[in-house]
Amino acid sequence: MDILQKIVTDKRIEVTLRKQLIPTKQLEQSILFERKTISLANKLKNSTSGIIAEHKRRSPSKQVINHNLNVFDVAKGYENAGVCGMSVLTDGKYFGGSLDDLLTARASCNLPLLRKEFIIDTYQILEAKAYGADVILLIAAILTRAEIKQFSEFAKSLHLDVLLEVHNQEELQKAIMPSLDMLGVNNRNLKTFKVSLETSKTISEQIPNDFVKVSESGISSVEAIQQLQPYGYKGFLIGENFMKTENAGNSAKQFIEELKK
Ligand SMILES: O=C(O)c1ccccc1NCC(=O)[C@H](O)[C@H](O)COP(=O)(O)O
Repeated sequence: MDILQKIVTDKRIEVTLRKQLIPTKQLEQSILFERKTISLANKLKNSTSGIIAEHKRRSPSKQVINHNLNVFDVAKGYENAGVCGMSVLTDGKYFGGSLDDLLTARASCNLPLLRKEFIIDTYQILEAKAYGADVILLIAAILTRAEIKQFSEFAKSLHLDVLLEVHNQEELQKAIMPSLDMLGVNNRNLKTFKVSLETSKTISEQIPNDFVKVSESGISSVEAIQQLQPYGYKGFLIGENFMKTENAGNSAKQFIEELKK
């Protein structure tokens, strides 16, 4: 069983329990459910740097990254740094995140927020909206085409942007459909955990121009972004490179300043 299969097996149990704990109606009645969302795709289209900075305490590939940072400060710091959006990992077991992290980030900044989660049920999309997200992630490797269609159309009906993540051309061909806003190519091979920017470069020309292209994982230098931009990438999802430092916001600020030179 690979890591995604393991995560999904646990996620199915978790979602079943969460549904019993907080009924759908209660999510729909939350104050944030009425909030006007901000489009990350639009922000990326109009940005020169395109940084989506992530809050990530730990991960299956790196174990502990940083448990000493506080989400409130990280979100404020990222906003002050001038990032386009923030990604908040909400999985607890593998990444040490939570929906409370999303709520805290929402309370501390006005950035478009991506709920970084392993979505396998529409219930999690309602949670994303109720806890202040603007964007959801769908992972092609764990969903059928019919599920991608159902989940992305549901998200759009709630005015959420959809970022669809692929690891290879087969997943891309399976997933392309008009209800997606952004197509993300993950540079991390989830079998070996090795990262290679070549993945983004190879797949880029198969991505139709109607979608905002995002390169994800393993981006740790300004040079990496300068290599990816000619392939049409407008968004760059960066987690560990900022989160491993003492002040993630300041690290993002320095990174963006260097990128703009
Ligand atoms: O990061 C992992 O080890 C990982 C393992 C299994 C599934 C997903 C995983 N990461 C999620 C992400 O997509 C990354 O957190 C995100 O792209 C940022 O990556 P990085 O800049 O390399 O921290």
